[in-house]
Amino acid sequence: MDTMEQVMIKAQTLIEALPYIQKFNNKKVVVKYGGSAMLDENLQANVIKDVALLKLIGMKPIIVHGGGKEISKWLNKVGKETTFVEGLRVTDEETMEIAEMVLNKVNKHLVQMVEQIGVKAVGMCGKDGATIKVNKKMPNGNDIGFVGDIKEVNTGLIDTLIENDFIPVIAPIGIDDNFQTYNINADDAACAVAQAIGAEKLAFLTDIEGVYTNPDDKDTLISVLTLNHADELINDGFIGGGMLPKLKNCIDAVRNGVARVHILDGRREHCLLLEFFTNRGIGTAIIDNEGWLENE
Ligand SMILES: Nc1ncnc2c1ncn2[C@@H]1O[C@H](COP(=O)(O)OP(=O)(O)O)[C@@H](O)[C@H]1O
Ligand SMILES: CC(=O)N[C@@H](CCC(=O)OP(=O)(O)O)C(=O)O
Repeated sequence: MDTMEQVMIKAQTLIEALPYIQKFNNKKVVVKYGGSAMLDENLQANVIKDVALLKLIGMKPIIVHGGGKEISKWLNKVGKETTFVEGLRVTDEETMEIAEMVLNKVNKHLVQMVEQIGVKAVGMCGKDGATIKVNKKMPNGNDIGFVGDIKEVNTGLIDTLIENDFIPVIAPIGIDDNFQTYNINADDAACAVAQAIGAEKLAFLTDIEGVYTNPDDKDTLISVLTLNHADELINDGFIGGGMLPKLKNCIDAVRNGVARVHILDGRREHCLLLEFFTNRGIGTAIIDNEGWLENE
């Protein structure tokens, strides 16, 4: 049993959360869940519990998930090579088929975990309700197959689910005008969904503490990053790998009205709760140049 001191600490934590619970009441928040943080069952359960809690205390969370590592695993099982161009998977017809199968499997697994907590969830992808319409993406003129560049998000289905008390769980698959299926980078999907539904907050759960000026030096973690500084870091080559599309998406989201955009370490237990409900905040917050930081 807890000591009196431990009980008081718990009470303090709840009191600290109060203003944030009020501020985000009824607000839409998008959680992008992907990367290595998805591979560990225990971490997955914690992330899902956190999202369920956001829902139960009055927010309207939406999960947009990835599953890149799981897709690579299954491509590997069938002996298929996988390559990336600028962080995007080169997607031929067979890769598309496998990616869709794997993402749907991941999708239903997440839905099941939410439902097991007693919260309602519905899994969908961008094809359902023609939610995510795409054109073919050609990074620097390169043909990388069925990779989608999002041109519009129709929010009807997502809104209907939210209004009916479900957590929408969205897989990053889209469709073009000819009903061809496309693979979409999950960060792109999360960013586009957050903008389209007018989310108050967008949190990317990833496999690193946040944005570093030098990822090999833990002391260079940036906790607050303005748009100007983010542009500078990108232009000066400080941002590489999968962080590049992620940070570009963060910039895009802030420029298009998502007030609070965060990159969080999904390997850290309950990182969402720490970010949402404590004065300290964690990870990297991306803010506009005049912006101020909620959690400070
Ligand atoms: N400056 C940087 N700060 C943080 N991470 C960086 C930076 N440059 C490159 N990275 C890499 O980006 C990775 C995160 O992107 P990614 O693996 O695509 O995440 P996810 O799979 O969660 O979408 C980190 O693990 C890190 O290796
Ligand atoms: C076009 C493209 O690259 N699509 C991604 C979709 C999954 C994803 O983005 O997953 P994470 O967020 O876990 O990396 C892929 O095939 O890996």
